[in-house]
Amino acid sequence: MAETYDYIICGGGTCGPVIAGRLSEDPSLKVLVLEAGNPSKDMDDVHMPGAWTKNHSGHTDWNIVSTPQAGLNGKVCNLPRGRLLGGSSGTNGTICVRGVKQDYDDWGFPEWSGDEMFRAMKKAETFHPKEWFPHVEDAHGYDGPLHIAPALPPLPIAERMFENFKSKGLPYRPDMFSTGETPNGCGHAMRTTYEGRRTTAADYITADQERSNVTIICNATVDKVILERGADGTLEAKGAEYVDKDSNRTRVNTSREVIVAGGTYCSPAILMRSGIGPKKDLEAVGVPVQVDLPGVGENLQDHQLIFMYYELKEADLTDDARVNHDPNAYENGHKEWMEKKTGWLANFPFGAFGFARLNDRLERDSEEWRNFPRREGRDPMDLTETQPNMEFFNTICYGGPPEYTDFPKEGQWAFSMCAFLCGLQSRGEVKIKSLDPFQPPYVDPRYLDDRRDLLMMSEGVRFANELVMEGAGTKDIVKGGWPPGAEHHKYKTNEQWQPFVKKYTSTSYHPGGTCKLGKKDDKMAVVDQYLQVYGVKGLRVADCSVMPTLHSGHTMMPAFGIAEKAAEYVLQAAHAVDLQ
Ligand SMILES: Cc1cc2nc3c(=O)[nH]c(=O)nc-3n(C[C@H](O)[C@H](O)[C@H](O)COP(=O)(O)OP(=O)(O)OC[C@H]3O[C@@H](n4cnc5c(N)ncnc54)[C@H](O)[C@@H]3O)c2cc1C
Repeated sequence: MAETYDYIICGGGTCGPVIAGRLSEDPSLKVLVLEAGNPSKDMDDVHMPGAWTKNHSGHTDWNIVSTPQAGLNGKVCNLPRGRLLGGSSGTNGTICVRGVKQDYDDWGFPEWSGDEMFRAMKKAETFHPKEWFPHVEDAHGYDGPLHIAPALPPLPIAERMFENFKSKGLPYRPDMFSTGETPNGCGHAMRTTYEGRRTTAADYITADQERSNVTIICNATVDKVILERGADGTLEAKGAEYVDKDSNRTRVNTSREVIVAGGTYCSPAILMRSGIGPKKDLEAVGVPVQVDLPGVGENLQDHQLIFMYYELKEADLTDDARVNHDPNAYENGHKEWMEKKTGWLANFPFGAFGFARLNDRLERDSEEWRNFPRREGRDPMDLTETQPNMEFFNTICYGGPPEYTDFPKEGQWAFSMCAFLCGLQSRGEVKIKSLDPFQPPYVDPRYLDDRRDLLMMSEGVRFANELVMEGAGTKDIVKGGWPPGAEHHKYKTNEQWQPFVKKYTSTSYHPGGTCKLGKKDDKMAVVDQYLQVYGVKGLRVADCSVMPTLHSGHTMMPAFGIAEKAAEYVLQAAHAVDLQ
């Protein structure tokens, strides 16, 4: 006999545990979380923020690889996604950049306005002030399960980067990434790290937040949502079927709702295996069509990110001595973290952050740019003057994704400038390759597919290079590009940067959009403003896949906001039913 729960949450990543935690505050509700990965409680590499790349393959990851990307000269990109309780909030960079309010206003619903999303993001947060950091009191929450604090006081290379930003027209507004009001400036990105330890979404339902009305089943890969058609023809979610690691199948029933929270790549896959999606794609893999929803898996967006490296002439400005010169860096860092929760692994190694509007530069220099159509009051990326075109940040030593392996040796010091594109115009897709729930989905992000993305990315790296080579903080201490022999520090024009951009652009780990929120008359919309799947009763999607467009920032904080709001809508519906 199948167990019955009020709510079944498919995916115990970032959004899933938030929703479970909030729903279970009502002790009368019985909640089930099904997570494909393992519990994360004993994984040190999850709790040490600096160990993030250790989780980007193997059993803690979905091991998704993109299709060859035409915009990147045919390159394939690894697309890490956390597969563990806490999901990508346990494997990410801990950076909290919430975007600007206009990003959410652009979603087109009063329920999802900038003010609403910033309220919901604050609800998740307990902010821990630091004496050295002038935070904006109102911008933060103080009683949520997610512990957020500024990173460690900046290393000299981060201070130098702030000098660069300021000298190049980006004023210093220390807490700008929490207020959502500055499209052009520099400041500090808060972190989901407190006292040297990462805090994840799993904290909503584990340790001191554990509740007897939440059941968590790990190693439970959801195959599909069980749908049944009632006598009046309404299609309704009645439960879910999952497969454990020994391939046993189990059905669980719901008396109220199923909430899919598998993330941008896996939520559309769960819907498609359940018969919800574009008819032709479902038929191609032999799934009987329950709802022909053409938007499922479409509209994939991912901020395109690039790392550009530089070598310094001077010692002691970066953290290279501890991170790259020490042959036992990981062992020593781990030991210090175990004993004191300090050391290089207690911090995600990024320094100063900036937003910039660069539209004017392209308007000035590029005829192609000037010829792109635009809406009134918007640039060709469809952004207003209140939204940034690019985000910039620097690493505090040589480091980055695992493919970068030119580690400096003793006597060498390097860092990177990172640039990512806001308002991107390229759109990709996710599909399932088969009915096997363990097979990673087909993912084609179509990076740099749209010319506007290539032009703005190239302008972004051109500006980033000017920051480093001409900015007041580093112009006298940079030797040139890294690794030795690199010439990129000499490039001057947008055209010169384009081949570099095509070669080195990759994922920013921020996919969204594949089950997009939209109005009923939008045939590509998958969920309505309450995150209910069109055409099915009792089924919602709540994770980054619902974002119709990506905000300008990093996607973890909006994930928390989306989940907090999803829980509010689910509870409102529950109370309305109970009143009846
Ligand atoms: C390497 C990396 C670095 C990043 N850095 C940052 C950063 O510094 N700052 C920032 O803001 N954002 C960052 N992000 C992005 C951010 O972490 C994510 O956008 C956000 O956490 C996504 O939340 P989600 O709930 O949509 O998906 P996820 O957190 O990925 O959760 C989905 C969950 O569903 C589970 N699941 C999927 N399919 C099934 C199934 N069939 N059955 C059962 N369970 C299933 C998964 O295992 C996972 O636990 C990063 C992401 C990564 C991967």
